[in-house]
Amino acid sequence: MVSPGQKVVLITGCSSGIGLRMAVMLAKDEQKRYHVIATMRDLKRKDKLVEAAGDAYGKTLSLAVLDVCNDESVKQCFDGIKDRHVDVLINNAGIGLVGPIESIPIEEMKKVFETNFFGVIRMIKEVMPDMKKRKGGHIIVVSSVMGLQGVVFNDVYAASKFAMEGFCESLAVQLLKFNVTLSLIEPGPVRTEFETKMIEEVKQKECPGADPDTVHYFKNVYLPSSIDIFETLGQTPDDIKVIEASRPRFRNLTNPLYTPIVALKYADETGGLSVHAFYHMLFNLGPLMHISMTVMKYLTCGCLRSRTPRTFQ
Ligand SMILES: NC(=O)C1=CN([C@@H]2O[C@H](COP(=O)(O)OP(=O)(O)OC[C@H]3O[C@@H](n4cnc5c(N)ncnc54)[C@H](OP(=O)(O)O)[C@@H]3O)[C@@H](O)[C@H]2O)C=CC1
Ligand SMILES: CC1=C(/C=C/C(C)=C/C=C/C(C)=C/C=O)C(C)(C)CCC1
Repeated sequence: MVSPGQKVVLITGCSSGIGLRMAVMLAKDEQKRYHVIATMRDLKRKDKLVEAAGDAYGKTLSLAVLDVCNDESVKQCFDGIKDRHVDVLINNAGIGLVGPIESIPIEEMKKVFETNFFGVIRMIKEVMPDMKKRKGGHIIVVSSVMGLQGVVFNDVYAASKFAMEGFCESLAVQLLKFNVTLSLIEPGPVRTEFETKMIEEVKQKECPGADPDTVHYFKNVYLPSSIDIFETLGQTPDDIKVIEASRPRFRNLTNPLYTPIVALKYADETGGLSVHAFYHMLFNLGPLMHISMTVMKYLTCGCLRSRTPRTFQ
């Protein structure tokens, strides 16, 4: 039951990771400002969320089935909501994909766009007309630093997030006219099942179709560096906070340690700086990258962390 004055918040992909923690954080709000509809495509995966929600489950948090890739599932979920009224939509559901493109079937690439791009659009199309009519609402999209800066061997995942960024930059202007806010969250690496699934997948991947050198660079150079980066720069899902603010920002980078990596792009309009810096970090620094990232972490954590807000909405 939604109490008077409470905002209805619908979140996608709440069976694990960032979606799960956001759902719990908002449902446990001390002032009980939110009623959270935590959705997932398979309710058999609800136990972790229910346990973490504790007393809030059944009070400020309810569950619903929703597969962002399925029109019927999205429609059914909204039909089950009183007056189909949602104040805040958090588009969190997403999947990763790494590896040499020679070894990835187009169908697998399409699945990434189906989830990370069309899945979000499907959700926005469902809430937007009502929000525009009511002249109010907030749509949040969990993008990524890879929506701003590509990373080697993440070509298709980064493309799906770049697509989302272009879509949101365009739509935000129209929505502002209707007093509807659109914001992007751009986390760097976050230690969730996203990482463990990636490592598991890579272990099983034979990379058919890719030449031995490429497979070597992927498995023996990129993968250890990527694991290192999760270790040194990685945040936890609890660091990705969603707090009510009167004027939500459009862009919200959550990880100040990753900001200099994204900033390289804006420091050189030719794009050469980031391409060559990443090449150097990956192929020349190798294990030294671990040391330099660790040093950067300790040098910057004090000053940068306090300057970059990580709470928003
Ligand atoms: N972890 C990271 O390093 C980063 C993650 N992100 C983004 O954050 C978001 C959440 O990822 P994170 O929590 O880390 O990863 P998780 O893998 O832990 O969570 C992803 C969630 O999305 C759900 N999901 C996948 N496909 C669908 C679908 N078709 N319909 C509904 N739900 C679906 C998964 O459900 P199921 O259990 O059914 O698979 C799961 O609940 C993603 O958009 C990701 O791109 C951004 C930057 C960094
Ligand atoms: C290997 C490598 C890098 C890897 C970055 C990674 C692995 C980022 C992961 C981001 C995630 C997981 C975002 C999710 O949406 C850098 C730092 C660019 C430097 C060059 C070498």
